[in-house]
Amino acid sequence: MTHILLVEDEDVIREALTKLLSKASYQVSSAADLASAQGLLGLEMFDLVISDLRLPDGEGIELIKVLSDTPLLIMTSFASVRSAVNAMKQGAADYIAKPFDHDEMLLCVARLLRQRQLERENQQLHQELDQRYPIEGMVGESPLMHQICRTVERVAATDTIVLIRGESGTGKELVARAIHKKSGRAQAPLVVVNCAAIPEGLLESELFGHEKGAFTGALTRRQGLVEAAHGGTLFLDEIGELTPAAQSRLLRVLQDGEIRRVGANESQRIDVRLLAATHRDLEAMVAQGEFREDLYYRLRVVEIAMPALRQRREDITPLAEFLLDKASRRLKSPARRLDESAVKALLAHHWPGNVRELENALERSVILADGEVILPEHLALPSSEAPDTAQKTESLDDYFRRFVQENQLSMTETELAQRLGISRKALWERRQRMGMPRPG
Ligand SMILES: Nc1ncnc2c1ncn2[C@@H]1O[C@H](COP(=O)(O)OP(=O)(O)OP(=O)(O)O)[C@@H](O)[C@H]1O
Repeated sequence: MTHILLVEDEDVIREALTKLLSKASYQVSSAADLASAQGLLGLEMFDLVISDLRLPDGEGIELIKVLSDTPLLIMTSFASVRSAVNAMKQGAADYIAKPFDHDEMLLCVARLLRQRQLERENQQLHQELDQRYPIEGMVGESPLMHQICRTVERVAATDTIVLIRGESGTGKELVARAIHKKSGRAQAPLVVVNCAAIPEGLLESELFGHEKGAFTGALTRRQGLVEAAHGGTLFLDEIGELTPAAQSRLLRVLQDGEIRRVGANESQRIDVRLLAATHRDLEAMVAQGEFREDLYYRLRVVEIAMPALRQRREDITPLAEFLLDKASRRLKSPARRLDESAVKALLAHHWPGNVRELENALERSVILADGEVILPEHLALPSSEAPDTAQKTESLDDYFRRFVQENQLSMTETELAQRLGISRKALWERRQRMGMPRPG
């Protein structure tokens, strides 16, 4: 039974309120002053404390010091609404001005109790998640993911450069964020830069900043993104896309801890921790002279290789449940549940777009499903899949080529990219690289 402590010095009000709350099926204990209330709080657990602001031996708000997460509702007279507001600033959950009618009081009590219940459930859920998944928001029960979590914990405590490798959508950025969050730099900024998203001509000045007049259009002096990460962490995603000039400047930052803006003669000291990610074959890029070898060796002090989702199938179900819940919350839809047939379809899929593709499929299912249960048709996975055949050994490029050829006439580029779990830009780039331009 919900237990309420009522603290009120006026006998008539205390008795009337006790009657009202008891009638509403709450268990009520009462006290007429601060000292007896404090005594009761030391002896029993309460779900809510309702207290008058002015008590003979002090202010009701003082009870906040002995309450941990029990909400405190302050009763106050109209004349002292200002002090009620102050009470809220000190941590009271709400206040109610006297005289109040009975319904008003009951509604207020019900709302505070519901709020507390939700907070408790939330806390419990977080505790369970923390126990199951030590890195916030990173779900994975496979030995491969456990190993990655251990590495994240270990490298987070250091200032080491970490190179995170893996196919698109495997969670490289998530790992970078986890390392920053668990590091001593967590209170300082994490600056995330997707090198592939910055036009080549702007890359150097965006990253390293420029002096006024450094190039046409440089009307003012500007700080770069590397400088913005001073004291914190810089995450360079798609580091394989850095131009040779940007590679040289970055090497200088790593070697000497100095940064020089484009067009500047002087360097300045900088303190950043670098995390980098790529889905590209940096060794091949070094061999072809596209990536500086010295930078490559600096980057790979610690490497984290993110496994493709198809290499850790035991993660598919827990990830799907987590992402379904996340999508339902985001889309403010009621909770959904995966039918067994949908789980089977998820387990059978090849997941070329990895966790991002899974996330998109589940979001789609939340939108398409009418009821509580998610069926395979709501996931709308590409039908061309036949994972138990020779396609198991099909390379990603072959899969991409086949998927695009089969679906490009019936889908828009956005749909194609979504189904493949990549961005539109990545789809365009891959089309160029593979000589498969978009049909006119
Ligand atoms: N282990 C995981 N648990 C929960 N969510 C995950 C996990 N891995 C990835 N995700 C989610 O999948 C999506 C893609 O992840 P992320 O952006 O980190 O991948 P990426 O490898 O950096 O992709 P890209 O190379 O395309 O930038 C994100 O929404 C991320 O939150």
